[in-house]
Amino acid sequence: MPLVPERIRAMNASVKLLLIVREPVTRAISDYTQLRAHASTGTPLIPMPTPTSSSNPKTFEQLVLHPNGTINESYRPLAISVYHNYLHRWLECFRRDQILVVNGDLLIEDPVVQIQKIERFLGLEPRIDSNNFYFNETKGFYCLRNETSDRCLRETKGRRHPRVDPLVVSKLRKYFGEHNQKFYELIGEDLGWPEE
Ligand SMILES: Nc1ncnc2c1ncn2[C@@H]1O[C@H](COP(=O)(O)OS(=O)(=O)O)[C@@H](OP(=O)(O)O)[C@H]1O
Repeated sequence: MPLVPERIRAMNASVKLLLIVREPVTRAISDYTQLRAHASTGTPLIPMPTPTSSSNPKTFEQLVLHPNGTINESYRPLAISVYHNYLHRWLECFRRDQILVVNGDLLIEDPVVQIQKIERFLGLEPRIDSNNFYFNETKGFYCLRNETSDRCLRETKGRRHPRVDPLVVSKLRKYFGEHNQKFYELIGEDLGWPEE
């Protein structure tokens, strides 16, 4: 949405923003998994760009590559992973120090550290520590815990991803290499995402 940064600045020019990003190929697979789950229940999140049938959905590989093997850059889950295309518009409206880039992969691995960074960024009194989380073996993710209850994110968060052909993953990582460098330049930080 091109006008969103301007509209948010008009609402509050000193707002603090959180940008949660994940390694782009994993994010695209996650997005595909989510779209496929919604298609199979008949509740698409957005109109599906290609005809799909829940009994015979296209594979990730079929959607990200053209039949001649080139990358289908207009496939939305890939296009959304080209983060610099979106971030530059936000940086035209907000100072860099108004945006905290949160590494979504580290948020999964060790939520406490990332949430403590967010607390500091927002200037909040530190409240979160390792007592607020436990690793749920069944879910395969950290879940919240307080004195009275435990709470995991819904089953729609943390779905099992399909196996993707490693050659396709490698091709996509090479494709994203240049885009990731542009993103690192914008944020002034190298997130170390693999280029193979
Ligand atoms: N603690 C915990 N439990 C479950 N899931 C977790 C957790 N922390 C991060 N994640 C990751 O959040 C991913 C879904 O978030 P999204 O931003 O894609 O959600 S949204 O649908 O856009 O609202 C989701 O992506 P998928 O794994 O692809 O389902 C998770 O990996």
